[in-house]
Amino acid sequence: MTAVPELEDLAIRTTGLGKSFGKRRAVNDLDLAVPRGSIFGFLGPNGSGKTTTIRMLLGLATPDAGSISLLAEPMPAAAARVLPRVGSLIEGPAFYPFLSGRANLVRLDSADRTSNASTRHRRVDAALDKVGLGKAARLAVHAYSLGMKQRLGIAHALMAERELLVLDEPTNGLDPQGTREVRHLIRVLATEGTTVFVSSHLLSEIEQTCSHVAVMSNGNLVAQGTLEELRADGRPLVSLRTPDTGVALAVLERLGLDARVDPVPAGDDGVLDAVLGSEAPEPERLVEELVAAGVRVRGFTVQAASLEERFVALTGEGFDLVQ
Ligand SMILES: Nc1ncnc2c1ncn2[C@@H]1O[C@H](COP(=O)(O)OP(=O)(O)OP(=O)(O)O)[C@@H](O)[C@H]1O
Repeated sequence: MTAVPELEDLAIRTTGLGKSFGKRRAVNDLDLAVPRGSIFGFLGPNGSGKTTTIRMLLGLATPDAGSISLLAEPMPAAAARVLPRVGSLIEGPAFYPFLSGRANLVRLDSADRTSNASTRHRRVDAALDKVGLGKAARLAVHAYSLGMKQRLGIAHALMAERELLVLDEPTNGLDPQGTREVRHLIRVLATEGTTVFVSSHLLSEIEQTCSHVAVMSNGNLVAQGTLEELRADGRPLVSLRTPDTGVALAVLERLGLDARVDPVPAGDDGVLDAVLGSEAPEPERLVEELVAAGVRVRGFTVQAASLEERFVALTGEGFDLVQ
């Protein structure tokens, strides 16, 4: 069992966090624990409550239940002290297309009453360098690719030293090159010690970048841990090849397995797939029972579940797995 982390070791902690819109429970009883130094993927299909959670974390929406700690300080009570140490990119700031990337950042920073004007130009240049836009700093934003605009948005979030960066779907709508640029940037920021909390509806995104993951489905947290922990949690899958699919299905269901007939047959035989839950009998017993019931077993395999299968099982259908 993993030890319960101390509040000091967590960049974000929520306890029983919830919010409804009318009758819709957008976020329900959410307990998040985001370790400092992690790249934490917040994964879930569209509408599962990710943006609502992020807005509550940043004090942009009011929870109707639960509590939030950011960098070990209570939110929203300590917002004035905490938020300057947190960078965020939610919908992306609106940039003026005919101003350069640099001029846009200077403008946005000037509009921020908490920012220090005497260090402005130095901070803007440092942020542009960090996201790899140093050379394009003087180009008008309308000439930027989507990936460059997104990196400019992240540069805006990095105009002060940040301990935590919160990014809502930062690769949404980007082409593969833009996606790679943002992914690379996230990794670089994490190696410098910034905790990165990043939401996505794409498993591939989270799998390639993150050390930890939380999975949302319909406003509920359905899994949380390191990627390795989630992989290890997956139940093995059994696949049975037989001409006697009807009898086989009845036997597997009697033994407590949630089996289904694969729509793609293997030659003359049908194929049945089932998840081997923790309550299910050993695979050897399954074969014995099938044979005893007269099922002609022509193929039987047991396979560890992939992370993808695990997430589909957790979130149900309609989950975008790839871009
Ligand atoms: N301001 C609002 N008023 C009413 N309903 C809302 C509001 N904001 C979100 N919702 C509803 O709350 C639920 C969760 O939405 P949320 O935007 O948090 O999900 P999400 O996981 O971020 O999805 P997406 O990736 O599409 O933004 C949805 O059913 C959404 O329609």
